Amino acid sequence: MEEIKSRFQRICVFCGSSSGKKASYQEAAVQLGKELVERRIDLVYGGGSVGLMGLVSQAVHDGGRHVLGVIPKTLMPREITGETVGEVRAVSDMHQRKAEMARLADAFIALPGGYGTLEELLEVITWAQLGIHRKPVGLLNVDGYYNSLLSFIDKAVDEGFISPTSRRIIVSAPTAEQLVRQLEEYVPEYDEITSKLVWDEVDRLSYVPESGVTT
Ligand SMILES: C/C(=C\CNc1ncnc2c1ncn2[C@@H]1O[C@H](COP(=O)(O)O)[C@@H](O)[C@H]1O)CO
Repeated sequence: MEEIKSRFQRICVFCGSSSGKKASYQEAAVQLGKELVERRIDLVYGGGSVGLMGLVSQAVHDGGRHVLGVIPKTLMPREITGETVGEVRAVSDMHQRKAEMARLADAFIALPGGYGTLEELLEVITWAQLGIHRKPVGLLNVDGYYNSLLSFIDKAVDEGFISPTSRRIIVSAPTAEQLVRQLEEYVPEYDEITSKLVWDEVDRLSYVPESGVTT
């Protein structure tokens, strides 16, 4: 397999804890895993082997790249998350998990998923909008799964709730290959106000570790 050099060391993938009804969703998860391997990119994700999460993590692990699953203790029992491949990092809760995944990743990609995926995706978009991070955010729009979300976001732009600059935070493509290529080329833009905000490293993507001491 040809190896392509990437600007990213590690990408965080958000995706369904279910597999979805179409084979194309499952194929896209495997394809994304292979794309990361080809580009020598490691994976950080929500841990576990259920649904699309299991497929993407297995593909990256099989390809010899590092896989880090960040998982709240409550979700750790195998009957909930299945067998996790690679390294597992236990955190106290869902907030810590998101902060830790965001801190470790150089970019984010959302595959099809449900509430959990949407919540994770919208949070990293909001953080980008506020200038908390400058990392690219990609939407893998498999078989048009996210068309209605993108239409809704365009309506929010038309209605004056999202700025055109913030709309451009979301990079979307129908295939993993196209999406990762676009993310490699992504250049962040800022609204005038956002560019003046200064987020201290302590506040930025910080979380309270096991000891209870804020980093
Ligand atoms: C309780 C359920 C499944 C438990 N399994 C999960 N294991 C690990 N992470 C999970 C699990 N369920 C949700 N997540 C997180 O949310 C995202 C996926 O949520 P979605 O609603 O399926 O889109 C995923 O990225 C994880 O971070 C029954 O759901």
